[in-house]
Order: sequence, then C-alpha cells, then structure tokens
Amino acid sequence: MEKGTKPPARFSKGLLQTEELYNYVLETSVYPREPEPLREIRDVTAAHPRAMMSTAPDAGQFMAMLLKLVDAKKTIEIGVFTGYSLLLTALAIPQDGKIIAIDMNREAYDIGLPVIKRAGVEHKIDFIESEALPVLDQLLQDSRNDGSFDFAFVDADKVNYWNYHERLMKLLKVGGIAVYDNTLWIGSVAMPEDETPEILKAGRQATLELNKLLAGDHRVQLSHVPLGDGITICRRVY
Ligand SMILES: C[S@@+](CC[C@H](N)C(=O)[O-])C[C@H]1O[C@@H](n2cnc3c(N)ncnc32)[C@H](O)[C@@H]1O
Ligand SMILES: O=c1cc(-c2ccc(O)cc2)oc2c(O)c(O)ccc12
Repeated sequence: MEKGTKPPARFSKGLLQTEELYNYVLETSVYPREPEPLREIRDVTAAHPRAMMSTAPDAGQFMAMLLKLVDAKKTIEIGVFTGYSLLLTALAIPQDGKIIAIDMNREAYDIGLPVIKRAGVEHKIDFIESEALPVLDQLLQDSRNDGSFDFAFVDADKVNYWNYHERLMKLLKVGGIAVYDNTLWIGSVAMPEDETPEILKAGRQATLELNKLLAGDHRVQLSHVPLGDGITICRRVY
C-alpha cells in the first residue's frame, strides 16, 4: 500500500480473517443477544460522522460478561462518545451501582442520553465533561477512592492510556479490572512503519508503546484479546 493512502475496506472493526467471518459472529452470537437499548443506541449513532468510534458490539458483549464476572458496582469510563459502552456498563451493574463517565465533549453523549433515560439507568451515571486526567487526579486527592473501583474502561486519546493506567492502578481495588480499547489499532501495530497509512501513525506508535509497557507491568495479570479493534484486560494483582 502507498504511504498515506486511505486504509482499504478490510480494515473494519473486526480483525478476523474476513468481513464475512466477522459478520457471522455478529449475526450468530452478538446481535440476537444484544439488549434492545444497545441496538437503539447503535441506531441513533449510525448517522454520526464518527459512528465508527463506538465500541464494537462483540467487544461490548465480552465487557458485559467481565462486568458480571467481577460483580462490578463502582466503575469508571474514559471516553463516552454517544454512550454504547456506557449503556452496556449501566445495564450490567446493579441498581445501586455507579459509573463515573468522563468525556471532554458532551455533544455526542446528548445523542445517546434519551436512550439511556428510556432504559431506566441514568441514575447510575455521573457524567463529567472534562479532560480525563484532571478528573482522575481529583479522585486520587480523596483517599476514600483508593482501591475502591471494581472496573474501568478506557476508550479515549490513545497517547494518554499509560497515564490513565498509572492512576487506575491506584483507583482500582486488587482484583479489579481495567479494559483498554483499540490495543491493535486497526491492525496497524503489526504493519511496517513505512507502510502504515499516515492517518494511523500516531495511534500506532502510542499503542506499540502502551502494549510494551503493559506487558512488562507485574502489577497486573493481562490478556490481549483480538476482539473488536483489540482489547487488553488488566486485572490488578497487588
Ligand atoms: C472512541 S470514542 C469513545 C467511544 C465509546 N466508548 C462508545 O462506546 O461509543 C473516544 C471519546 O474520547 C473522548 N476523548 C478524547 N480525548 C479525551 C480526553 N483527553 N479526555 C476525555 N475524553 C476524551 C472523545 O471526545 C470521544 O468521545
Ligand atoms: O477512528 C477512531 C478514532 C479514535 C480516537 C481518536 C482520537 C482520540 O483522541 C480519541 C479517539 O478512536 C477510535 C475508536 O476507539 C474505535 O474503536 C474506532 C475508531 C476510532
């Protein structure tokens, strides 16, 4: 591929061998079990010019499983957009569960909010319109937040993932889970630098560095899962 050209259509949300195989997984195992409000939020997001930023439904289904497995009650999300991952989290946690949801731009959240309200889970969400780092630093000012979160989902600016990770390692309880999205960055992590489309280069570099740092971080048990655009699950072990 020529340098700087548009990625071909095969760089879709899924990283499976073919688009057909990915669609097979979606049609067979994901869409039939997707809660109605999540389908609705996908529908209202579809017209957005950046709709491709939504969490992939197959990755979302896996996250809902993780949330249930750790019995998550207190969670944090960095990068909300229209709220697909936020809504799946809100649906998975109990009635008295809480999500601190951070996004520097509220505009997209307002598109998904009516669906979240109709689903009856808005009371679980504390949406904060802000850059994420200062919010995490503010949470860390209050020692009651140390080791208090069960689950974190990070799906925002790739260059700050390691900064988020350092803070989340203090906020998560031992046994708590952080999930990082886009850790294969549309397959670009395995492309030679000079064949990588210009548009992917900055994210590719940040993701390569993050993946190396996470692999060497013995505070966590790790699993790098090729679902959606790649998700890395980190369980705090001490
Ligand atoms: C990939 S989208 C999130 C998708 C979302 N998880 C979903 O399922 O629809 C990334 C979001 O991160 C937000 N964002 C980017 N940089 C940020 C930052 N430094 N602090 C907070 N939010 C940020 C953007 O405004 C955008 O809405
Ligand atoms: O195409 C994208 C872009 C992003 C993105 C870019 C810059 C930021 O500061 C935040 C997010 O995120 C994406 C994403 O999470 C995804 O699953 C698919 C595509 C993109």
